[in-house]
Amino acid sequence: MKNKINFISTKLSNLNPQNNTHQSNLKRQYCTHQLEKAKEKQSTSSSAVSAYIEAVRELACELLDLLAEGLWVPDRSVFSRLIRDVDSDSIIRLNHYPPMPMLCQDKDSSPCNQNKVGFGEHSDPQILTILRSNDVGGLQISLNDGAWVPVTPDPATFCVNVGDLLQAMTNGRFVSVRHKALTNSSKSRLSMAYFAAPPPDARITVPPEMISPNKPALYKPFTWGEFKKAAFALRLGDSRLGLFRMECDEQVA
Ligand SMILES: O=C(O)CCC(=O)C(=O)O
Ligand SMILES: [Fe+2]
Repeated sequence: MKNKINFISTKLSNLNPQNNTHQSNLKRQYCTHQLEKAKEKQSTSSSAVSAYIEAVRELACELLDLLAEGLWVPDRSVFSRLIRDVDSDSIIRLNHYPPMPMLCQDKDSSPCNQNKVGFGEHSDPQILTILRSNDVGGLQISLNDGAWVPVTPDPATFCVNVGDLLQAMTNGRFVSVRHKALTNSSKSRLSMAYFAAPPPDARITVPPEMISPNKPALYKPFTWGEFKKAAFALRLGDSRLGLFRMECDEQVA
């Protein structure tokens, strides 16, 4: 969209001011009209995106407040406060998986029946992910036993992923989900993920009520900025929380 507007404005500025014929005026009016239309479209779509982001942020905050309440943490906004912060590092990602022909297991087996991986196995590093997709399947989550379970696509529902930070902030009570997305052989998959994250310098700690001699702290305190830096140095599928795990002799109640 940005390119489109740039293209039109470049054209406008390329009009020769010397050439003041009727035709050039018409062209100028047409281009101005196109530019106004494009600007209007851009502001409609950017306000739709802003409204969507605000709505999913509110949803993430409500879920986190309920979760804190369920964990008997007296300060129920202990998690959501990080997302409401003006410096929150939350982002939105749009994924497009064009149709891809299926893979064959080996060249003698037919028909080919394996969907190609569009987004490799990983857990989301942030606190919570609010994910929506079109009606094309592809998302799979990994169970404890390593089995992959497909998530039924439904454009009218949200899929909520626990991220690595929530695992750390709940001292392992909530576990970040490993997931991947496969491509479809004939249809495009579209997904939109809102990743709720704290400000880069926020310290990721566990509410004190969740630590006891029976449940010592599992992770060392760290900032989201430090965690992101560590994550970028690893591969997509690597477990990042392991880097911040307390050694047994360091665990404090
Ligand atoms: O497209 C999907 O369903 C998954 C996308 C995803 O896991 C991500 O963007 O982190
Ligand atoms: Fe993800």
